[in-house]
Amino acid sequence: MPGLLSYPPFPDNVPTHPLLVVDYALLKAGNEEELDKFWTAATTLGFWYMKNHGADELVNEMFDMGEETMSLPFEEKIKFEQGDDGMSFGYKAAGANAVDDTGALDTVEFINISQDDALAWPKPVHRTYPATVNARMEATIRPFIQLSAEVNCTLMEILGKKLGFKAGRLTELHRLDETSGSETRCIRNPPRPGGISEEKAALGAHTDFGSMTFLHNRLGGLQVMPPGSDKWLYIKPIPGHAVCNLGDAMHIFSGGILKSNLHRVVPAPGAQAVLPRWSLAMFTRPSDSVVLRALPEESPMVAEAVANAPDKSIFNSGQTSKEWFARRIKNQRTKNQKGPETWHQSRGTEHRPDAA
Ligand SMILES: O=C(O)CCC(=O)C(=O)O
Ligand SMILES: [Fe+2]
Repeated sequence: MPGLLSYPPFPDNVPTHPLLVVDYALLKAGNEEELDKFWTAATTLGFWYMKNHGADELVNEMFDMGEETMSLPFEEKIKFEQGDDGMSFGYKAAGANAVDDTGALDTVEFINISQDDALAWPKPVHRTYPATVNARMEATIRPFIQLSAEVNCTLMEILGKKLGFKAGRLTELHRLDETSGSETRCIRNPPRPGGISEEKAALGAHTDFGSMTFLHNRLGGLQVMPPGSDKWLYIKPIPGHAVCNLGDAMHIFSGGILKSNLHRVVPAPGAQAVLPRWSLAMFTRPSDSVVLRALPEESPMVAEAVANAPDKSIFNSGQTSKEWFARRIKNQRTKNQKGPETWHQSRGTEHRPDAA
C-alpha cells in the first residue's frame, strides 16, 4: 500500500459534508469544550473526525494484514466465507450482499475478525481464519482490537455520563468477557472500472448495526445522507483522523438522542478511482444477550426523549443484540433475496420519515 502522501488527492469538485474534529486526548483529559463538541457531533449527525487516538501504527499493520489476506487465491479465501445464516465473521466475497431492494450486488470484499476470537486466540470461539490472519493475530489484530475497544468504550462512557446513565453502565452492556458481534473489518473495493458510475453503491446505504464504529480510510468513497436531505455527500479522508460514528444500538439505548446516520460507500472519486480503496473498521456491538431497547428507567433525559418520540416502536425492538445482528446480516445476503421484502427485513434504524 502506498505511503499516505502518495495517494492522488481527493477531488475538490465533489460535494462533501464537514465533520466536527474531536481530539481524543482532550476528551480523556476531561476538557469541557471538547466534551461539548463531541456531544454536539453525537446528537446531530452521529459522525465525527477524531485525532490523537494513538492507533495509527496498528492501523497500518492492519491494512498490511488486509492486503496479505485479499492477495490469497480466491479458492482459499472462500473457504472462510461467512455463509448465509446470519454470521458475519470471516470472509465476504464481492457480490455476496445486496446493496438495495432491487438486489443489486455490492462490489466490496472484506475480512471480518471477531473480537471474541482475537481475545481467546489460539482457541476459536466462533470460527477459524485464513493463515494470513492467524499469522498476525497476536502481534497486530489482538492489540488493534483491544485498543479500539478501549477507545470505543471510553467514548460511549462519555456519552453515557451526558445522558445521565450511571458510570460504567454502557461498558457493562459491552463486556469483553461476554460473546458479542464486535469485530474488526478490513475492506477492499476494486479500482473503479471505466464507465461505472460514481453513484453506484459499492456497499449499500445502511446505518451501523452495533454501538460505535472506529473507522480508518485512505481514499474517498464514504458518503453520508444528512438528516432532512436526500443528497449523498462525501466524507473527505484526512490523514491521521479516524472517522467515528454511532450505530443503531446507541440510538436505541438513548431513546433517539444519539444519532445513527445513514451512510454508504461508492467508488473512490476523481483521480483516486484508479486505486483499490481500503478501509478498516472496528465495530463495538452490545453483548449477544443484551436486549435492544431504550433505557428510560435509567435516565430522565432518555425517558423524556422516548415520551416525545412520534414513533416509539424502535425503542423496544424485542430483539437481543445477537438476534438483531443476525437478522440484518442474513437478510442482506444475495443468496437469501426473495424480493424487496427480504432486503427490507435487513433494515435497522434507517427508516427516516425525513428522508426522500
Ligand atoms: O469503508 C468505509 O468507509 C465505510 C464502511 C462501512 O460503512 C461499514 O463497513 O459499515
Ligand atoms: Fe457502516
